[in-house]
Amino acid sequence: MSVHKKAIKKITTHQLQEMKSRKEKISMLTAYDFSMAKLVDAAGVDVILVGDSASNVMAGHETTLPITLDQMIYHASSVVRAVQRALVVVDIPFGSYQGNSSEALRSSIRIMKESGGHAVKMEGGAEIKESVIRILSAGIPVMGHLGLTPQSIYKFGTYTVRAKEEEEAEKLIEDAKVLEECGCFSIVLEKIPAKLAKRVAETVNIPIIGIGAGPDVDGQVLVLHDLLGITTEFKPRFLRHYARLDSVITEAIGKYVEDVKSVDFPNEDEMY
Ligand SMILES: Nc1nc(=O)c2c([nH]1)NC[C@@H]1CN(c3ccc(C(=O)N[C@@H](CCC(=O)O)C(=O)O)cc3)CN21
Ligand SMILES: CC(C)C(=O)C(=O)O
Ligand SMILES: [Mg+2]
Repeated sequence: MSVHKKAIKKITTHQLQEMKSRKEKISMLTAYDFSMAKLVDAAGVDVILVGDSASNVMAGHETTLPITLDQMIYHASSVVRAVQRALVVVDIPFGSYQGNSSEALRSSIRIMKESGGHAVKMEGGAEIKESVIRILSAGIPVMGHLGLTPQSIYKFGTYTVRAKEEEEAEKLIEDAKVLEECGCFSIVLEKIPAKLAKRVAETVNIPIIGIGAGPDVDGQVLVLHDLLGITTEFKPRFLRHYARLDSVITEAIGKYVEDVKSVDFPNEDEMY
């Protein structure tokens, strides 16, 4: 390593496993661009997810389905350039892995090669088993995602809490076991009963990261813009606003507009 750069210990999938073993909770947050990723990394977040929620948050789409593999790679490469410490996980977008395991492997290799991300994430359980094994055999770490899986929204029709019925809960536990057996390093559980999430975290040995899954899991994930209070129209009960940046931003910009109109800006110090 260069003598000019201070060495920062990078987070690895193995460290996340150790964090579960010593019961240290894992913090995970999304980022989609260089400037925000720099702040998220500096704040000490362990895992940065380049989520396909970029489709909603960055592009303004209704669902995560429209975002493309090229667009995910663009977001991920921007994030990777900013990050010194966090593990960068990249969502494989809808339509670039469900076809077959070759398609899943090809998409994963493109993500790793073109963005420099450290791992990929896929939605689904037993049905993605072959793909997970294939991607892992190429040396690419895979994170799973069960419960509310937004890429399947049209199959379910609503964003209501998942696996409330015993049958669906048993299926989810089985899916988590399958993902662990085929080698996933971690699993995201989205919007399921806290009791069920606790059972999953106790059943499998890999770290379970929750969003709307209660406190008895190995870590938490949120969408950055939700936590910061930028996407204020989105307010599911699992979300906590740690800031209200929407008003901070519009008030700052409003002041700028005012100052331009009144020629208060620029002043003598702000010109040549
Ligand atoms: N801004 C943002 N934050 C997210 O957490 C997020 C996205 N976008 N896009 C992709 C998925 C979709 N996610 C979602 C979407 C909706 C709810 C939800 O609870 N919606 C309603 C309730 C709907 C219902 O009960 O039928 C709500 O209360 O806001 C939760 C997670 C999580 N992801
Ligand atoms: C909400 C998280 C888990 C996600 O998949 C995303 O941001 O796309
Ligand atoms: Mg996602």
